[in-house]
Amino acid sequence: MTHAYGDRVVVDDVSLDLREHRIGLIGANGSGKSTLARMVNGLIVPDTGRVLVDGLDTRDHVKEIRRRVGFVFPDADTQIIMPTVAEDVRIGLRDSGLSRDEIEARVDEALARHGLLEHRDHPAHLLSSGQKQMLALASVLVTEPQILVCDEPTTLLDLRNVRIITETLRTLPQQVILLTHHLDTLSGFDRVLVMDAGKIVFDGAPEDAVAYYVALMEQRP
Ligand SMILES: Nc1ncnc2c1ncn2[C@@H]1O[C@H](COP(=O)(O)OP(=O)(O)OP(=O)(O)O)[C@@H](O)[C@H]1O
Repeated sequence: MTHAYGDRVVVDDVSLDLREHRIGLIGANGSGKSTLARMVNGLIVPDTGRVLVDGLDTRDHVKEIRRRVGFVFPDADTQIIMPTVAEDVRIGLRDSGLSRDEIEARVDEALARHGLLEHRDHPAHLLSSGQKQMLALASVLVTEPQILVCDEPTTLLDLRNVRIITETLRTLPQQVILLTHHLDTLSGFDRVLVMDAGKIVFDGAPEDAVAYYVALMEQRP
């Protein structure tokens, strides 16, 4: 598939079958990673070619695909939509069919797991940047998506929270597609793709992919 913004091609004839449990996507700024990742949940539909999730075309089945594919954005402020921390997690469960008590239990569990329980009833906009990233992840995970796409979820985090998120992503039962500039978070991943100028230029084990990417960057002026 291919995608261009105007006449600028940013995903250039990419063909991928993503079946591994934990997949990393790395590459220079502007190489097309976010554009490619947004295609997985139908936020962006390719100009040519198609994207299938569980056999469903993102062009025709956006609603079902959004339920299956959770997406964590790099900027948590755009993702947090409710006034308080608990409300932001709870909103994802509104159509879940769970009872009120079950919902509250799930909300508290998600907040506790992401170190946010003590901020339960605080205004979400008063959280620190890193806590907002944790909240964005909690709000997506509480909906139990089958696939989780995370676009740089650790950018603003301190070391402890990077470890918490990395460990969370490593141990999740669902498929994870992680875009990151924190290369060490990819250790133990099943497959890492390197993107450059809209193309997948390497596809393999994490250590090999990171070495390829580092060498690629060292060639740049
Ligand atoms: N909505 C848009 N309209 C026009 N150009 C865009 C749009 N979104 C992205 N681009 C351009 O497409 C190119 C690829 O962007 P993309 O966000 O996919 O890269 P990336 O690899 O995720 O970068 P980063 O590591 O900086 O997040 C960039 O040059 C960017 O400026």
